[in-house]
Amino acid sequence: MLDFVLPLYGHPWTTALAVVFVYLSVKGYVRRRMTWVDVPAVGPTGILTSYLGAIRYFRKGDEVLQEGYDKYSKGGIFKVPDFSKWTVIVSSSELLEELRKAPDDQLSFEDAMNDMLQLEWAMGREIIHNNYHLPLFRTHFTRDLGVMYPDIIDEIGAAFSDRISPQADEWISVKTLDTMQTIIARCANRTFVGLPLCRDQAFLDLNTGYAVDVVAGAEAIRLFPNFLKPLVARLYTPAESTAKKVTQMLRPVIEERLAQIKDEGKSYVNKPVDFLSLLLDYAEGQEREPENLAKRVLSISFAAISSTSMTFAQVVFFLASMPEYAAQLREEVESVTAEEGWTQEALSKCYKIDSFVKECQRFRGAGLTSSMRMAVNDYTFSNGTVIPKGTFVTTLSVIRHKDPRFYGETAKEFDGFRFSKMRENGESIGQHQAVSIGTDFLPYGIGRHACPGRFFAALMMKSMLAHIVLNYDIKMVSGKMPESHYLNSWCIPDASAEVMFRKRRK
Ligand code: HEM
Repeated sequence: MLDFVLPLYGHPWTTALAVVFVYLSVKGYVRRRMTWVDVPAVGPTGILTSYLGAIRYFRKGDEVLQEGYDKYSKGGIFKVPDFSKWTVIVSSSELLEELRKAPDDQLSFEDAMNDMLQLEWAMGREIIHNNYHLPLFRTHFTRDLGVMYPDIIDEIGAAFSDRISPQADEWISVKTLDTMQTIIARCANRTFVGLPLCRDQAFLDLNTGYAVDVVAGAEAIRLFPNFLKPLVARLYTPAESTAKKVTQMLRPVIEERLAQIKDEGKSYVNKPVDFLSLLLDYAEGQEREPENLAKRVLSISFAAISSTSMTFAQVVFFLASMPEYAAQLREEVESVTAEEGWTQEALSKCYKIDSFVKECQRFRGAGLTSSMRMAVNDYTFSNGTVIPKGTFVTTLSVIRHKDPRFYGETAKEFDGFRFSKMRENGESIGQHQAVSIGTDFLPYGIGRHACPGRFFAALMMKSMLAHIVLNYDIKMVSGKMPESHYLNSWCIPDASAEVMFRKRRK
């Protein structure tokens, strides 16, 4: 052993590693001290022992958060450790209400995202300091969903036939997460940039890869002091080179559209209704350059694709492991579309489809926490708890959804028609839709930053579910619901889990 270790002593790499280790340890220690909040902690709190808690939280986030909820629900607030900081979890309705109402200059969504994803460096300063595309997305894009719906349906049909096309009576087995991600990326990009790019596999791979690039890049960038971050981002993160490749692919489309605007004005004949057209309507100055437009498209794809794919993979798992739901869902879609055809309006009458998607999210969403905020300055909750500047505060989703106080005796059971029954019983109809948000349904967050893409996400997922029940019989290869992996607060569907598809028997 000594023979191996001694030559490393004094070696430049050993010294560099030792410096990095000391730097990270001191940085981690300082941040943890600064974000120390006087509320109960899940697990040990010592300088070193709390790292054991961080390891447990990293590997078994579901257990740690459940333990905090069970033990400390009376006080309504607790904290969990990760490797670089403490995160405060508010679990009572009163404190959650305060989190919802807190203004951005006190508890900030943007600061939390920038810190978590190192956005300024991983995606670029412009995205952070001028997010003109967000209001466009919230208002115009969502309003145009009805106009885009025939395209959405067309893309879903084409994508399913390309990816899942069993012959006659044959059962084929499909890697669910990956397949649903491709279908969702196609469908989303049909509304972001249109045909033919939305079907270009290289373009889709760059799109879906971008999320991984940004998240992995953020982890690397975070390790360095601020003055080195731009350099690390340029040298290390693949996000920048992905953005360049996407720009190359988008450039001809953008140039063609710009030429048409120049010749015929903003409302040129056959102008596509999609997100890129919206950007071209409103982008000014430098923002009209293809590379900047490409980054806007990528940033919306980043928000849209992995969250919807992880959520919808679970929907498919639930359906495949509980085939008893298929017949009723099918009957509903057939009777509504027979009368009205495939329209957004018709889909809104499919209460059971809506309910099934919502129940899957209630029971097992993409994340265990929701509405992450960072204290801009010291912030004090009404119970006297002081949240120091720079501390993360969030709340629980799935664990809260399974509390009988909010969903009664059956809160811990899966009931695909829970919400359609409530709507049929006339219980405040608006509140029980898949897109409704509130303190008892938190997958899309809450307050002024609640997900603006939820109308689109729900529309895609409901249309895809309807497409599946109309066209296929499905079942789990394993016969049972796959387990998810819990990394910190993330709930990651089992990427290896396969579902069997067969052409529907009439
Ligand atoms: C099932 C799928 C989705 C889930 C579970 C989800 C969840 C969320 C959550 C939890 C937030 C933060 C809310 C908060 O902190 O209060 C958020 C924000 C956001 N989401 Fe989604 N989302 C989904 C799909 C989408 C889609 C399809 C898009 C776009 C097409 C999108 C665009 C956004 C944007 C732009 C924000 C940031 C809002 C802001 O800056 O105020 N999301 N989403």
